Amino acid sequence: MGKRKFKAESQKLLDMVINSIYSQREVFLRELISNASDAIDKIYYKALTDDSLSFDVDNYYIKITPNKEERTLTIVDTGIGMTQEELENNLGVIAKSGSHTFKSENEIKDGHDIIGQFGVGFYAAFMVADKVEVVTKSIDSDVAFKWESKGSDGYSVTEVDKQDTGTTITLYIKENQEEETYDEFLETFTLQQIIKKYSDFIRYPIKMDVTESKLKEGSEDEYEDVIEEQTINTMVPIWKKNKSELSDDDYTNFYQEKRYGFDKPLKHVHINVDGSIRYNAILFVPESAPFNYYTRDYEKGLELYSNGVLIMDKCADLLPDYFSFVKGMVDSEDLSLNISREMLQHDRQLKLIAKNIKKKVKQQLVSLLRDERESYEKFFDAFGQQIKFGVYSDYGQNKDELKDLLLFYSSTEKKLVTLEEYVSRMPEDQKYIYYATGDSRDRIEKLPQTELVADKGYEILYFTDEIDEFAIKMLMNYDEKEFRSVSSGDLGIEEDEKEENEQENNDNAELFAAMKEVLSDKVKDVRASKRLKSHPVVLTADGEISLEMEKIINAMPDDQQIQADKVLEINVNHDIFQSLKSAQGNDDEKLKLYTNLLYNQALLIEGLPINDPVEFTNDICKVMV
Ligand SMILES: Nc1ncnc2c1ncn2[C@@H]1O[C@H](COP(=O)(O)OP(=O)(O)OP(=O)(O)O)[C@@H](O)[C@H]1O
Repeated sequence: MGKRKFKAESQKLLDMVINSIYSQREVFLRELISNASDAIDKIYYKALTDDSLSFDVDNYYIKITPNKEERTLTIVDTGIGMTQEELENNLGVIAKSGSHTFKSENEIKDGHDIIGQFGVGFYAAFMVADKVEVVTKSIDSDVAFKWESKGSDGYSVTEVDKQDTGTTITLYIKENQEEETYDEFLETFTLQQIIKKYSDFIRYPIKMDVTESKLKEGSEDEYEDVIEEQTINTMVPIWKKNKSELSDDDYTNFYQEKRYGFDKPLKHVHINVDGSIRYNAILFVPESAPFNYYTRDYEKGLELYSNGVLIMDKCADLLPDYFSFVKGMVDSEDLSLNISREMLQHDRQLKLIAKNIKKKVKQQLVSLLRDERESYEKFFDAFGQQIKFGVYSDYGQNKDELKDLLLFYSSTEKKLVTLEEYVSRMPEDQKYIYYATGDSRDRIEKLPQTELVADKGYEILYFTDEIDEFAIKMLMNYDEKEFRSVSSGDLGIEEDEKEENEQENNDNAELFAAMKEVLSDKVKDVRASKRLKSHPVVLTADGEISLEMEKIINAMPDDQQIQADKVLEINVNHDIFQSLKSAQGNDDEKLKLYTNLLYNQALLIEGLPINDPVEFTNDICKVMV
């Protein structure tokens, strides 16, 4: 038969397939293997309705053989093959999918195991080959045919000899070019990796001849190279297995084989959904955060499979940011793939799956918290910050979803507690959920601000992560109880103390005004403290911006500078107060000296920088001599 031309538009289309559809050349192998698997599946389906056919699974396989000398790569399958007419129709007309037609003719419901649907995958071969030969014999024909093409110049079909039913595709791999190398597609090891990556769960064995170094028979130290035919793919995906047959170790092995992490997963969940959208998923909560987890380099996402064929390494849309630590995979028959299988056409199905996954992950974390507290604390140690970011980000949209997953260290329990636990212990007269901020538990423990609340016997939550206070401001309250910083102006503690405190402020108004003048714009106010018991001074903040927030925001690289409204609180019961009083009106210099010293001390206690350390040390010397 003479050479025939592709139709004009087909040539353009072919050019597009070769150059524009796929971002990775290696997917050509995925496409050819998927076709081979479809061809075997077709025999299986035919056998279901045709009594003269039997399907013995052991007879069906796909074999991949590279030949470096010839620069060829062959893909053999024992599938259904193609008649001359099918060859013409399927490989001569681009975007005609014989598999798609087969599915409708045989009334195989959409999304069943057969993979092909667009009728373009085959041509991906031309991304790596300058010539492709297809020798095929149909189950319905006694003669075999060879289809041959160098791509854009068309194809020819000739009759050839072939014993067995099935198809052999030979790719003549391109020569290396300056910027592109093709040699890798002749390397057994690379091919094995590509098969594992994309086609690990194809249901039929994908075989290769692999050279292994083995101990020579009868020898104890002499090795020889032995060529062995090996099956490269796993075939039955773990997610299609019955959950009751799988042990924790099976899941852990899968996690490690898939290199989801080098740690052990803390928890896994195996989901089989067979409702309006069908999908299987295995999700893992890792034990520890990857080294780049809290950096921009970390990419969230789950592996996405369509019918066991890998579509995306990291499908980000399947996970909300606050669960970005989750690892695992999703396999669905119902995805609307685009032609390259690299993206999804519309994301309705994906959105449904993502919503479902979000719910499942939350359930897992809640059960971990409830039933395996120690493991949950391990999880929270690694990923708690991410949960807190989740409460804070998107204007607090997800705060209600996440608030019960939060843990904070408690001053009274001396361990991490949930907000629910805190609130359940609150005495009746306690109005607020108290918290104190600082770099570490030790530092907070020593903060003068905590004295009054602690003296009252109230529990204080320690906020040691930078995000804590921001997250809590977004949350605003828990179980209708507002959060209050121990540094806050209004601690909501007993009215009589408040009156007493106002009295002190009135009695000492002149002294405080003089001190405020000394400090000028550094503080908004100087007041008698109601929270200090033993310490002489403390710095607190009025308004929404706390001292901790000022520190954090000012340390950010974007030059955004903010100031909290600082208030210097003086302990009127401390001896130092008498010294201040006697200096007032008698010795202005002394009052100035003491005021500056106390202010700087308060800054130090807060972990804030002193404006002029030299002046501060000179002031101390003045007191000493
Ligand atoms: N190894 C094979 N054995 C039998 N038929 C094949 C083989 N490879 C391809 N075909 C036929 O050629 C058609 C076109 O293949 P091609 O890979 O271009 O598209 P597809 O697999 O149908 O769809 P998709 O683009 O979604 O992969 C297939 O539908 C199938 O009918």
